[in-house]
Amino acid sequence: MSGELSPIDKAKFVAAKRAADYVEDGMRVGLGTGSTAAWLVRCIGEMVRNDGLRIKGVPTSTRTAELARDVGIDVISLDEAKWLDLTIDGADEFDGDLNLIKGGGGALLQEKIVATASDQMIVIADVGKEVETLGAFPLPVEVIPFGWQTTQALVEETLISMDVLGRSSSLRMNGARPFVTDEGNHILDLYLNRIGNARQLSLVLNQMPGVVENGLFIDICDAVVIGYGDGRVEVRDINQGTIEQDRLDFVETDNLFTDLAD
Ligand SMILES: O=C(CO)[C@H](O)[C@H](O)COP(=O)(O)O
Repeated sequence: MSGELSPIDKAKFVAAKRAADYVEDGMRVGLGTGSTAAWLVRCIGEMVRNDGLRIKGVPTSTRTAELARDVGIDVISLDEAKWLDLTIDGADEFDGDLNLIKGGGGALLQEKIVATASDQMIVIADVGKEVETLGAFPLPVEVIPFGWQTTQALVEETLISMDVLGRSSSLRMNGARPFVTDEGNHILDLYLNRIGNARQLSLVLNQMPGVVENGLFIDICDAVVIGYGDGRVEVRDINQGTIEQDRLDFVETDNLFTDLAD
């Protein structure tokens, strides 16, 4: 990759680069999915190749598994790992309590299973992902293909009765066909605008027949590493609030970014 990096790419990169410092030798690490998580995987790959870091990586999607292997990370399944020291993943939104919306990349099911099976979950995100109240980003809900339209009708009806449905919901598409997750399911995107009680909504959605999982991550994230377009990073911890504000050396990181992206 050459030429000018967009501020958002720089923000994602510095968040990923800082979060890679949390990865220690011997750890079993959950590897997230998405463009920010892809930077993390590349940064960890660099540490494996250049510094001799030895970790086992548990990817949250086939895309991440492929990238992790490409950059030299030893990939194992969650069942082989059983429990993880740390998971680092991106998010579509995070709020002040570090609750999240995830699933923009369609990997929410594996992401939630992996994050929940970890001692610690760290989110990496550009500052644009921070919101006061979750819900502006359409909430992804993974549903089984059988009877998906009936499930959608049930979901919409329930949301209307709870007074949370904004516009409607739509089946996520991949060109002319429904998007299919790694687990062979479909995704409904719910347009809610503002989720008053995310915990309650998550529980209600997961009780519906046909719903496999939803993209609300409640009480799962321990810390967020927030990246800014000018190279600043902020680490916000669930218990202690902001614990670090720093600026990554952009001369160094710019080179690394360019090297990694090539
Ligand atoms: O939940 C996800 C994938 O299912 C991603 O973490 C989320 O969509 C953020 O992606 P990006 O880092 O590309 O903005």
